[in-house]
Amino acid sequence: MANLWRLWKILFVFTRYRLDSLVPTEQLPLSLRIALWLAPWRLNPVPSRLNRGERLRLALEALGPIFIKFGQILSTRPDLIPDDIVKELKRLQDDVPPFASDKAMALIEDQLGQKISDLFAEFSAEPLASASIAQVHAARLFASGKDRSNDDGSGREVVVKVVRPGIEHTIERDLQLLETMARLLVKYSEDGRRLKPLEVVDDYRHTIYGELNLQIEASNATQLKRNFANSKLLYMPEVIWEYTRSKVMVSERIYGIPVADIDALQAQNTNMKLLAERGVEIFFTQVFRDSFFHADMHPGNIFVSRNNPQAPQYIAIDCGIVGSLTEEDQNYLAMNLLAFFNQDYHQVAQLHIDSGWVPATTKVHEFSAAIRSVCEPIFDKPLAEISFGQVLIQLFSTARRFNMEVQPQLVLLQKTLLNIEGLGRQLYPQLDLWSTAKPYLERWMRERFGPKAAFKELKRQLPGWIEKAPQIPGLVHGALSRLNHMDENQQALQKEIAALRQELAAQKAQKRQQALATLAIGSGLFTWWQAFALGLPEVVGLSLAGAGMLLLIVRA
Ligand SMILES: Nc1ncnc2c1ncn2[C@@H]1O[C@H](COP(=O)(O)OP(=O)(O)OP(=O)(O)O)[C@@H](O)[C@H]1O
Repeated sequence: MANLWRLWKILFVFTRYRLDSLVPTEQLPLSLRIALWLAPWRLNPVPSRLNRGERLRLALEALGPIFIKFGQILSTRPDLIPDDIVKELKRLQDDVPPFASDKAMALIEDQLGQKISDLFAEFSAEPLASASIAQVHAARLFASGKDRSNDDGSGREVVVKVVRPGIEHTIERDLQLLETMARLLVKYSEDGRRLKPLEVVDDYRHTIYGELNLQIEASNATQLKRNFANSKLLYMPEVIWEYTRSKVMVSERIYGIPVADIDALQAQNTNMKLLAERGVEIFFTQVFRDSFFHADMHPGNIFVSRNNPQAPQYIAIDCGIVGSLTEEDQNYLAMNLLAFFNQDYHQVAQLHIDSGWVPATTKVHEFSAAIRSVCEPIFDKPLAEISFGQVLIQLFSTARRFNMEVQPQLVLLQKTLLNIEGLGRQLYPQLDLWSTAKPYLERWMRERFGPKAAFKELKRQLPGWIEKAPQIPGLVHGALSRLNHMDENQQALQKEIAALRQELAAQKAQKRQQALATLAIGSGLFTWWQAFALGLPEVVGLSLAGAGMLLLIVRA
C-alpha cells in the first residue's frame, strides 16, 4: 500500500514537471511511443518558464531526501550527464528539518543501553546539524575516573551522530523504485543503456547503506587517522569506540575553520598557497601511498585547524564514503597521468588496453588518435589552468566510446579529484596542480618499481613459493603422464601449442632472467636465514634442495 502511494506521488511529480519530455522517445519501440503519447500527463503543458535541468531538480526536491541525494551524486558525473543538467543538479540542497531530539535521545539510549544522563555530562538537545540520513548533537563526556555526581566540567567535548529513525525503510522503498526506473531505461533506450543506470543505482545503494551504518564510517575514520598519525597535513578527530554503535557514533569535537570560509582563513593570515598544495598532497598520498581515500570531500566536510596558519593543517570529518584502488589500477593511473602530461597519447591508449579498461581488441592507433583530438585542446592553455578532473573526464568519456566499462573505483576517484581541484583553486586560484603532483607521482613510481620495492616484493612472495615448491614435481609428473596418454591428434595440437609457447617464451626471456636472479638471491637468503635461525643441518639441506628445484623449474 505504502509503495502504491509512493508510486502515485512519483507519477504526480513526473506529470507536474513533465519529465517525460526528458525521455529520448525516438529510440523507444512504437508501442511505447504511442503509450507515452497518449499518457494523461500530456494534458499538463510542459512548464515553459523552466528548462529541463530545473524541472529535474525541482522534481527530485519534491520526491525527498533519497532522491535529492541521488541527484547530488548524479551531479558529480559530468561524464554521463549533459552540462546544463549537471549545473542544475549541483544546486540541490537537502534542507531537511531535524527530527525531534527526544527521538534522538531514545535511540542513543537504546543503542548504548544507558540513560543519556549516565552517558554524558552534558548533552545539547538542539542539533548542531541535520541532514537526510543523520543528525549531529554536541555533548561532553564525564571526566574519566572522576565522581560522576560531582562533575567539574573537564570532560572531553564530543559530537554524537545519530541515524534518522526509520530511514532504512524509506531508503529501501525508494531504491526499489529507482531500480525499476533504471531497468526500464536499460530495456528501452540505447542511450539509456550507455549511462549504465543499473550500475549507477547499485553504486548509490552501496554508498547510502555505507552511510547508514555508522560503525563503517567510524572504522573508515579510524583507518584514516592511523594512516595520517602525526601528520602535519591532516588531522582526523578520534572516534570514541566505547560509545559507537551502528546507529550512533561519538567522536571528538573539532573547532576548525570551515574550508569554504575564505574570509576567516585570510583573517588569520593562512598560507593559502601551502593550504591548496597540501590538499593536493593529501589526495595523492591517500590514493597512491595508502590506496584508501576519503571520497566525500565536499567543502562541508573539510575544516582547517586554527593552529599554525603558516603551516596549515586540514581536519576531515564524515568518512561514510571511501574509495580504494587495486595495485594495478594505481600503477596504470599513475602511468596514465604521467604519459598524458608528457602528451604521449599512444602510451595513454596502450595503458588503457593493457589495464583491461578497454577491450584487448581495441586498435591502439585509432584510440590514441581519438584521445589526441579531445586532449590536445586542453594543452592549449597554460599548465596551471589545466583541470586534472576534466582531463580524466575527457579521457574516460573517449574511452567509453571504445567500450570502456564504467569502473566504479575510478568514478569515485574522478569525483574526488574534481572536488579537491575545485577546492584548491578556490583557496589559491594560481594553484598549479601538475607541478604539485608531478614530483609526488615520479617519486612514487621510483619507489614502487625501484630495487627496494623489488626486494620487498620478493620477501613477500618467497614463503608462498617455497610452500608450493614440494607440490611442483608431482604436478609436473602428472602433466607429463597425461601428455603420454594423448592420442596422435592431440599430440599434433600439442606441437602447435609448443610452437606458440616457444614464441611466448622468447618474449618473456628477459623477465625470466630477472625472476631467476631474484629467486636465486631469495632462496639463498632464505637458506641462510633458516640455517642461522634454526641451526638444523636438515633444514639447510632441504632448503638448498628446494632452492635448486625452484631454479630448475624457472629454467625449464
Ligand atoms: N567532529 C566534529 N566536530 C565538530 N562538528 C562536527 C563534527 N562532526 C560533524 N560536525 C558538524 O555536523 C555537521 C554534519 O556532520 P556530518 O557531515 O558528519 O553529517 P552528515 O549527516 O553525513 O552530513 P552530510 O551528509 O550533509 O555531509 C558538520 O557539517 C559539522 O558542522
